[in-house]
Amino acid sequence: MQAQAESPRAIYALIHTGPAMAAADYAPLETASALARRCQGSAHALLVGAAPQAAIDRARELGLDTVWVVSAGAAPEPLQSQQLADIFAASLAREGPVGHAPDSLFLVAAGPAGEELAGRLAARLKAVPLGKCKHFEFDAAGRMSVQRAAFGGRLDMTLACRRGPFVAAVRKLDDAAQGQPQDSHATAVCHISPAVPLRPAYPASATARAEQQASLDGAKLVVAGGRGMGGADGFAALYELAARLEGAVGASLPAIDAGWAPVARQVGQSGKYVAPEIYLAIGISGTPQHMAGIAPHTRIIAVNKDPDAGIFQAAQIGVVADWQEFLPALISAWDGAPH
Ligand SMILES: Cc1cc2nc3c(=O)[nH]c(=O)nc-3n(C[C@H](O)[C@H](O)[C@H](O)COP(=O)(O)OP(=O)(O)OC[C@H]3O[C@@H](n4cnc5c(N)ncnc54)[C@H](O)[C@@H]3O)c2cc1C
Repeated sequence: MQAQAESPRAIYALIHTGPAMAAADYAPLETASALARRCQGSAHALLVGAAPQAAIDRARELGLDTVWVVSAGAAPEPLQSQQLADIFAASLAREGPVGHAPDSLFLVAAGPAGEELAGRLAARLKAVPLGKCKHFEFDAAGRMSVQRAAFGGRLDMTLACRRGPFVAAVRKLDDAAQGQPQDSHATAVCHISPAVPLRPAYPASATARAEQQASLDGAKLVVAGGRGMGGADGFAALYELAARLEGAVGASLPAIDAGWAPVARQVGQSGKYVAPEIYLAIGISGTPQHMAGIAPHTRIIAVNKDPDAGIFQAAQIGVVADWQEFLPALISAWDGAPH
């Protein structure tokens, strides 16, 4: 296989600027900027959706080379992943060096929708799908390797990426230098409207969530429970505590499977990725599949009756206790304290 990068690597952040954006949706921009600096390549963004301005501003702050904005008329919301993949692929074929740059790297935001989009895009671009990547390295010759989890998070593997192009799903990189604004760089913003015949959307309907509790998305504090909560009563106590602390309730997969909390509250590899300041984990053993859903910078407080529970290794504060004693005591101490 060919190993040598012949021209500066082009890195593309592909973003669906839909009606409801979360901070994590901009991760491809930050990653593209950081990686381009590391490999002395170029960073570009392609935005599709009705609300591109925040992404344009962020791309300018990060000093991306080019931002292509697909005009809103070309992409009426709601867009499904197969339609997004068509629009991205057509726009790249028109504006980008697809097919001419075997080492190009296309980045989408990690998450269920992003990972589906990544697979569809890889098929359309005849690119190598790298999956959800945590870490990127470039050697002196410009060759890239990526690190990603495998076997349900049980091990990390490093992929030597020889001949692309490549598509990767990314979260915010755990790299201190990423996301730093660049001052001396003018970003070219181009508006384009590639005529793409949109394939019909799959029939889909949205049901409003009955839950009125604080959402996990963007929560600064998460109070999460696992199998050790023993039942819905245990989760009722978690909701009580979360309401007092203005936090959101999260849950491990077994707690979701048991019906103690709705599926939207699952944290972990096959659930949500959360990045609160504090994660209070109660009755959770701390398996890699659960921990994969918690950002590296989050501080963990673990409550578990087993002093050998694995979660204590990841926790900044560990409390060996039965939650049935600990939680009521904590709630009553909170209620008795001046606020
Ligand atoms: C492909 C794949 C994807 C997965 N995705 C996810 C995912 O997204 N999220 C996820 O969470 N899991 C996921 N899992 C499941 C994962 O492997 C574990 O089974 C799960 O994380 C364990 O959940 P838990 O910690 O709640 O339960 P357990 O491992 O059973 O731990 C329960 C803990 O509660 C403690 N405890 C019991 N009673 C009390 C008490 N009274 N007071 C205090 N502590 C008590 C116990 O000591 C124990 O440590 C996935 C698995 C696979 C194979």
